[in-house]
Amino acid sequence: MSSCNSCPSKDGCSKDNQKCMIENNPMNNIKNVIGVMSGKGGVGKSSISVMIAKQLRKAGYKVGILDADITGPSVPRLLGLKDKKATSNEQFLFPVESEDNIKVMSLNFLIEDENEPVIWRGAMISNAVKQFWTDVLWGELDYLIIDMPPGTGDVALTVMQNIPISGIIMVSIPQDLVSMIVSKAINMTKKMDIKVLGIIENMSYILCPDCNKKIKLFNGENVEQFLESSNLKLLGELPMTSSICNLSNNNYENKNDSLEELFNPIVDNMLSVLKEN
Ligand SMILES: Nc1ncnc2c1ncn2[C@@H]1O[C@H](COP(=O)(O)OP(=O)(O)OP(=O)(O)O)[C@@H](O)[C@H]1O
Repeated sequence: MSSCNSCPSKDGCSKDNQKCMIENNPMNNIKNVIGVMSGKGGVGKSSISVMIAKQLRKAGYKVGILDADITGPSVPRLLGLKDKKATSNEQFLFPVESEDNIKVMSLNFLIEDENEPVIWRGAMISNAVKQFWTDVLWGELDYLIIDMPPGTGDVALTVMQNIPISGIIMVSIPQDLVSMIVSKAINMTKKMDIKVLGIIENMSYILCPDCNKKIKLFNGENVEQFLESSNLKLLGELPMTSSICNLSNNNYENKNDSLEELFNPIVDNMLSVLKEN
């Protein structure tokens, strides 16, 4: 199964082949793997993963989403795929495809009832994530977006050790950005030698519906200083808005314009940082 040839990191890899823990599926050819991470839960990681995938797809790239948030998978619902099931043969698991041809694998596609909790020990969860990398027939992808579990625990570590991540996008809300919550996550990526492409500050402001003025709810003054001292780029700020909140209602196409306006610059920034690598 292990094959450097099918590894997205093969061109810039400095790993000792004997010590590398990453197994690659030779049937897959995935050019870039982007992890979307947050210091804690509920800050918009899944919504942002889905929107980045959609924008990349719109730009013509072949895109997949690996939902590594095993105990709280929300990607299927956000893409209108919550009633779908994945199929398999003796060798592979086949991803489910969204209407706009994004390939998705999530634990929700493998369990009977999405309302049942996944009561698994850490090792089982980690194994599921590893299998989503090794056993899923992703085929050829330009970008695989990984919706990481929140925080810096066991599964985040499994993802970083077992999947050749090209870069991480850190999602934060304003109050957390200059706190130890984000610093911990950033320090984890440093220890694992994985590049942070930048930070997305979600729920950063609201837009006045009458005058379109940006209203910042949190008066943090240290953000720029924090970014500079951590040598991190702000990929973008997102408002608290109903168009993001209602993503799971799947009338994405109707409010396409505002979402596209919000996410296009973020994706452009992400791609230019990736190119610099
Ligand atoms: N910018 C935003 N404006 C309004 N609502 C938002 C915004 N971003 C996220 N939300 C809402 O916040 C909730 C949490 O979002 P989401 O599930 O994307 O976060 P998460 O970090 O992936 O959560 P978890 O850690 O549980 O996986 C959802 O109800 C989502 O609709």
